[in-house]
Amino acid sequence: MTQLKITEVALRDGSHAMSHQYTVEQVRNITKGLNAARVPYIEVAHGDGLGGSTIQYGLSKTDELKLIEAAVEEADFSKIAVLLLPGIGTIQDLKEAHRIGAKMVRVATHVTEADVAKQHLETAKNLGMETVGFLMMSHMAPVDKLVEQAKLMESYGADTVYAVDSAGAMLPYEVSEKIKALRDALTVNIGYHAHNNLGLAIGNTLAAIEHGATRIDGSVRALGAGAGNAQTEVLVAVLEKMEVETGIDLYKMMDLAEEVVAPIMQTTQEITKDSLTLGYAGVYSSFRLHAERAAKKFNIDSRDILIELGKREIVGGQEDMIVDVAAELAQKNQVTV
Ligand SMILES: C[C@H](O)CC(=O)C(=O)O
Ligand SMILES: [Mn+2]
Repeated sequence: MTQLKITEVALRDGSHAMSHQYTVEQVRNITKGLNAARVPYIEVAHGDGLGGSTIQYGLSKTDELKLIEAAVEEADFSKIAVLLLPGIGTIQDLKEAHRIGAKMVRVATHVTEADVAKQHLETAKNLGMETVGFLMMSHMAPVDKLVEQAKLMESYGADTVYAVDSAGAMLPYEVSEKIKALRDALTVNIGYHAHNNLGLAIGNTLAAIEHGATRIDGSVRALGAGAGNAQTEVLVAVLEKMEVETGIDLYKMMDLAEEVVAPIMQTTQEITKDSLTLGYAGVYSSFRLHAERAAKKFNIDSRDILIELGKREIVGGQEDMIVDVAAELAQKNQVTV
């Protein structure tokens, strides 16, 4: 069996949960711990990838290139990865990240829009980087559509194609079906990225592994958007019990989670009513904090905003719609009072 490789995403997906306020010192400390635990890949960037620091997505406290540089300096075993969403990050951003030491890029698109990744994947390949096609909101596409889009990613040079459960909305049978179809149709590695909004991140990840995924994402202490991702140290422990080799030192991961990551988290990671609603309604996990802020501003229930966003099938890149929907709901409430 191909060795399972875990990518740690707390320094990128966790950026959403940290309101993009990571400091160089925090990134250094977390990278040091992950590197010591021998995590193969560590993703570092703004939550919405390279170039994500904007009013629309949330301004970063620290220039992400400084964070990536710091991670590269601390990691002599782990490879540093970056995320790039075409339209947010540019080819120039990709070249800069490569220049300062990023070894892998994950080019992320909505699950039906793989074609926009072509140029970025080809450029990364020419730079000698490892490449991943990252199909977000995979719960929204039927199996045949997902396979079609994954094949496009493969044809552009992706070494791995991920089914990304951005909303934490997928059920185990759905993960099994989709990963199996991808495994049957593609020759490259298959990956899976979970969010724990329905409490299924570890279970779904195990289903993905059972059906052929060999690249898996986790976030230490579940520091990711919404209710977080598959919690890395938990996943490592479960896989050890199943005698699946990850190469990661369990005690070092546990210590890192407890001593370094937990103390800097803005809130304890748990499945709150809003993160549960994300999974229930099929909404992008990074919308949670945006919806909570809009709910406060318009004095409405954040769950109503999230349910409406789900109904309208609003996807990443349409963050401006969150405030629009909140304003509409507030106006409707006033009319009916
Ligand atoms: C830009 C998103 O946060 C990428 C991701 O982690 C997901 O879709 O999930
Ligand atoms: Mn995510």
